Amino acid sequence: MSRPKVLVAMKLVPEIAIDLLRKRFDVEVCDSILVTQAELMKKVPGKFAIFCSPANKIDEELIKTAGPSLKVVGTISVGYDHVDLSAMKKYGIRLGYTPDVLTETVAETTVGLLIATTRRFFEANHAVKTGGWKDVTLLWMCGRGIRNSVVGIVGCGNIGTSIAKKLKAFEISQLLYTSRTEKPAVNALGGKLVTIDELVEQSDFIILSIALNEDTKFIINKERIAKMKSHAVLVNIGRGGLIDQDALIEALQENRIGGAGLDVMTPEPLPLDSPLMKMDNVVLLPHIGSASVETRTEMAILTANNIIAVLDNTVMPKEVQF
Ligand SMILES: O=C(O)[C@H](O)CO
Repeated sequence: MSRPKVLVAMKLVPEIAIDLLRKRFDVEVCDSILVTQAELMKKVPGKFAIFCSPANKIDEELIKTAGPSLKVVGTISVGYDHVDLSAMKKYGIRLGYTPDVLTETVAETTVGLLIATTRRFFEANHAVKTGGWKDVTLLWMCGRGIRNSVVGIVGCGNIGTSIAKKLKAFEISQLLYTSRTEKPAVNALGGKLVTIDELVEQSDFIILSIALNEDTKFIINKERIAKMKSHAVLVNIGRGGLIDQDALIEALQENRIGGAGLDVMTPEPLPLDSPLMKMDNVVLLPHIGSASVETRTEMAILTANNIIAVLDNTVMPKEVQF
């Protein structure tokens, strides 16, 4: 009897997760990292499950192409803005994701990106490697410190709360946050719930750690960028779509804000001719928020177990309810 089929929409997934799947499924692993939508469309028919990432678009057309065998999508991410939930619901497909296991790693990346941006690490590193380290003045390569600053965290879920805890150790002067509800854990750190407009106006460092959806698309728009302090540094570890990127580029080009540290952008990968590529006050990372070996391995195992749970008709370890 033939076994149900899983499509793994990327290559080089940790073998431990592939082995888990192989015990129960026929597993087809794609042989590129950035699988095109056309390739995905070709491979999904007859599959029971798709193991995917935010680089893949799970829309109605893909779901229809997969056909009635498709029962579960397991995304190796906490974000699921790349999945059309109404189409999933319409065709009765369940969605697994990977919250919690990546919280600390993403928060670590955020703190690193914030420091690298405000203290100009990459600019300084480039100067050292290209002979720019000569005749330096006292204020050469100086940035702004985090101590005594106002930090604003947009979206205080698990990741935002962990970032707040870590930054507290830097002796910041004030912690602002936005959230649908008060967060006692963040309040206990001295955090203050404010509106997004208050946050962008008052913060020296603005950190986006919020999910992308209809309500949060372009939450950082031209008007809000105009309200930021002239030295404000914007850090985004959520999704590129949270920011009106053209407005950000304009503000950076005109030095209306201090800088930006972006782990996510639009599109991904960012084309080499993007103006962001040429800016000294911008640090760009290739969406590596959760990229520690331990965390990515845990995420892969969790994604496999989410998929297996559907085959077993048991509770999924981490299921998106919609
Ligand atoms: O959604 C996620 O999991 C983050 O973007 C990290 O990849």
